[in-house]
Amino acid sequence: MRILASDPVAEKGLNILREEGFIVDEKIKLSEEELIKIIPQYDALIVRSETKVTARIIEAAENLKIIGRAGVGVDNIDLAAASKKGIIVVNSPEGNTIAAAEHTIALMMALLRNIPQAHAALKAGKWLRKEFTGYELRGKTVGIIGLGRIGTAVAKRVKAFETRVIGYDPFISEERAQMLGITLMPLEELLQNADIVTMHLPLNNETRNLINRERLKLMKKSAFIINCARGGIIDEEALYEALKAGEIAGAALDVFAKEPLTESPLFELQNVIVTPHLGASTKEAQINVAIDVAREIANVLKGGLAQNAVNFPAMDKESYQRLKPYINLAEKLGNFLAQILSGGLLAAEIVYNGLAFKEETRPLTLAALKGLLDPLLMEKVNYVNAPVVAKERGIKVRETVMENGADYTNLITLKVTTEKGERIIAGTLFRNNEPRIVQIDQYRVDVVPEGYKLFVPHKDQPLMIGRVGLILGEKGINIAGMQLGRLTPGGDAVMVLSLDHPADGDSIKAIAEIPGIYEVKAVSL
Ligand SMILES: NC(=O)c1ccc[n+]([C@@H]2O[C@H](COP(=O)([O-])OP(=O)(O)OC[C@H]3O[C@@H](n4cnc5c(N)ncnc54)[C@H](O)[C@@H]3O)[C@@H](O)[C@H]2O)c1
Ligand SMILES: O=C(O)CC[C@@H](O)C(=O)O
Repeated sequence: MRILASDPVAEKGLNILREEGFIVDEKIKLSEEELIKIIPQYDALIVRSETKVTARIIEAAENLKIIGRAGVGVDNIDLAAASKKGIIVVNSPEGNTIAAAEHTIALMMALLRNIPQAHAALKAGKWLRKEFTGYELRGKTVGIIGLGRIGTAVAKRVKAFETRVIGYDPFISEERAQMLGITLMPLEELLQNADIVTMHLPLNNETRNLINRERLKLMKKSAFIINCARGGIIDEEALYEALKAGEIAGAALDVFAKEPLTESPLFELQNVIVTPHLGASTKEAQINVAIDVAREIANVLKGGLAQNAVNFPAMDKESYQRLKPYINLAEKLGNFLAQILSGGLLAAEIVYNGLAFKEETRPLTLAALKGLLDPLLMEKVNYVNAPVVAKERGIKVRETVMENGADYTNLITLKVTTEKGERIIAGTLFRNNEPRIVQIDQYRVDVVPEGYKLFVPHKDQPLMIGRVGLILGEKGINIAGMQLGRLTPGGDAVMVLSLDHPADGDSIKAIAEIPGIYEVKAVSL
């Protein structure tokens, strides 16, 4: 099998692959067109941050089984396209943590003490001392945005400088922050209070331009900002304006919205110091990430499971084919439940009944969690980060596997506890590949988990269906199907309507006002 390294990757890593019998080609600085031409020959691709693995490249990658990112950020890889094509994407999340944290500290000190500017002046023959009077780090408040691996490593290090550390990360718990000695606060409050703000979060649709014009205005005039995470998290134009207008004191940037970048208005400002994406560029980190990613690739190409897949639970092809319909079902169950929940999520239990789940349930649990958490959170939740996100939010996840014990041959039941109570959903496959929701709360139903639904618990009494139908009908919303479930005649009941179009807010409100309707939830699957 052939492996292509399209960015410079440490030989120690590539040699692991050669020793395993793989053919490894190193071809760097290829254009998209060049990559498209050669990619069909390869079973694996190794990249750092320079190669942009676009949908077009992935589309052409007929034999590609795995993309290995020698580093953390996978924003240079089109994950959706890779997932769609069944290509596993792995990264090496730990190998460069210290390198990036130390680079952040180096930038922080250089920024506070004007080291690059003083260095350049002296080499140009100017002995300037007064002009380069700096600031001490001791006693300052450091605001860390993103408290993952690098953010917490930075926190530990700046604490040694006798600083106060404040942090913003919507996905870590108060307890964890307390353990790290970091005071958590909302983003706006952090920006108002920090003397130095440093970014350590991924770039995604939610974090693009997170630090925009308005947020820069919240910072102290004396404050410094550092970005050693990803370009695009700080709006570069707004940053330029803020620095030029003296709204903040200075910036240190290792990463840029467009890379490589050799010209920028920011480079002309005296109070900006820059490095060309060097955060991970230490000998140690490059060896670490190359070894980690090489081991992953060798393992996956030999049919093993990936440890750091970012886009899919890793499984051999056979198990994947067998479990795929259950993976989809589990995700839909989670997704449905997420859309009818209220109150903060405390716990999720997934119960598997039946022989289909004897060997492997992990991918199903990840799928159920992804389905459950993704609609509830800002961040994109995937199969890999779902358990981490759940853990960080203090959501207890339990998995129970039973060979039998239910009314169906194979049944997945998801029970969720929120601050407001418990909700249950269960599903199965009819004829082995037709997914059905067969239980919601205490009601037995038979619902195809697809399309637009209205979930309407109500009192079992005449006219309920008619009045709901009338409201939707008057709005031109066609009811494609309806399922009813009830406990006892005249007691509690539920209707699950399948709609051709999503119900609008006014119709939902009108239905909720019908006497005897307990709640109305719109669900889109
Ligand atoms: N400059 C470099 O060469 C270099 C080197 C390594 C990593 N990085 C980048 O550093 C970043 C952090 O890496 P890491 O290993 O610490 O990742 P990580 O996944 O361990 O941590 C990221 C943290 O960001 C938090 N987060 C996500 N969305 C957020 C939001 N909207 N607001 C606040 N916090 C949010 C997550 O909860 C998580 O705790 C990544 O973007 C990575 O690509 C850059
Ligand atoms: O490959 C590099 O040098 C950069 C890596 C870094 O940005 C990362 O996200 O791990």
